[in-house]
Amino acid sequence: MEKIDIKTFDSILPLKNSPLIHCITNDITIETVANSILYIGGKPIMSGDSREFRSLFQTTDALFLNMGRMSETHEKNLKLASQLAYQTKKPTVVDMVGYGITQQRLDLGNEIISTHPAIIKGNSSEMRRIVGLPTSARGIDRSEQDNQDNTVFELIHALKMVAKQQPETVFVATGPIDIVVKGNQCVKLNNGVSLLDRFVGTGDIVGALMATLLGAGYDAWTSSLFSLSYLNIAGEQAFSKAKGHGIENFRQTFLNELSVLSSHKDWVNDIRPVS
Ligand SMILES: Nc1ncnc2c1ncn2[C@@H]1O[C@H](COP(=O)(O)OP(=O)(O)OP(=O)(O)O)[C@@H](O)[C@H]1O
Ligand SMILES: Cc1ncsc1CCO
Ligand SMILES: [Mg+2]
Repeated sequence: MEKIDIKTFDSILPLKNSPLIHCITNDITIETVANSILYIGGKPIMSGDSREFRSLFQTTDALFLNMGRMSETHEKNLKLASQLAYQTKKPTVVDMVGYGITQQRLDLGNEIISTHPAIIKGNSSEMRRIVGLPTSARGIDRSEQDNQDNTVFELIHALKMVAKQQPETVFVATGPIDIVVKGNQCVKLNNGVSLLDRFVGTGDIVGALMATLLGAGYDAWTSSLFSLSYLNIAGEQAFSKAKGHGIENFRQTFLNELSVLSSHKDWVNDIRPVS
């Protein structure tokens, strides 16, 4: 397992340059995703109108693509934007929501992967499908069986094989343990609380945070590790403040924590990599 240089993480926020992040995402969590980008100092622009993509690409710093809620238009938009990103070298995160649960999501996901985004992320079930491992997941959520010790080990091994073919891409598989792989490097992170999985959008938010860090000029490896750690420790803080007050209360406290956690520089001491 690789060491992570967490010493540098406490100086990343607030971001100095307000990166502009173009998000083509789902309309279930779109507002939360936009606000999360703002909370860490980025500027979101949500656009699903392909007529303006070319001119938006002139001014944006990074792109966030989320397969989320499928439609013919969304599929066309994601294909066009990923092609444009490839041509213009726009730093891109793709969230493979529901990859492989239908033929449409499988084909779309594969087409986006072929444009070599900087970060390909999904929950452990989605990432198992990407690397050709079996999973019983049916919808957009992880299957519980995909988070056992032996399945984590199996997924890391398979991700490294795929990452060898695409060495410039960072692959992220989320769950109780988050896995980050680039080439032969791998880090496992063990922060977070199970309440983060009791409402929709945590996966979408962490992808948007990654895109914001990419837009601010950080590399894909740092952007991934930072975003996972920051989101999960915000979740831990929220848990200690709002547990037992209902899931919606927890969700709001968690979003608040996203906006304030960075002012407590010692939050980085809570990062828990596992070997
Ligand atoms: N049981 C858990 N324990 C610790 N952390 C968790 C847990 N569940 C989710 N998380 C954290 O929440 C974030 C999102 O992970 P998850 O695998 O739930 O994504 P997702 O399925 O794409 O989410 P969503 O579909 O709700 O947007 C990750 O950073 C992960 O570490
Ligand atoms: C519930 C749901 N369905 C498609 S996307 C989404 C939100 C989480 O990504
Ligand atoms: Mg989830």
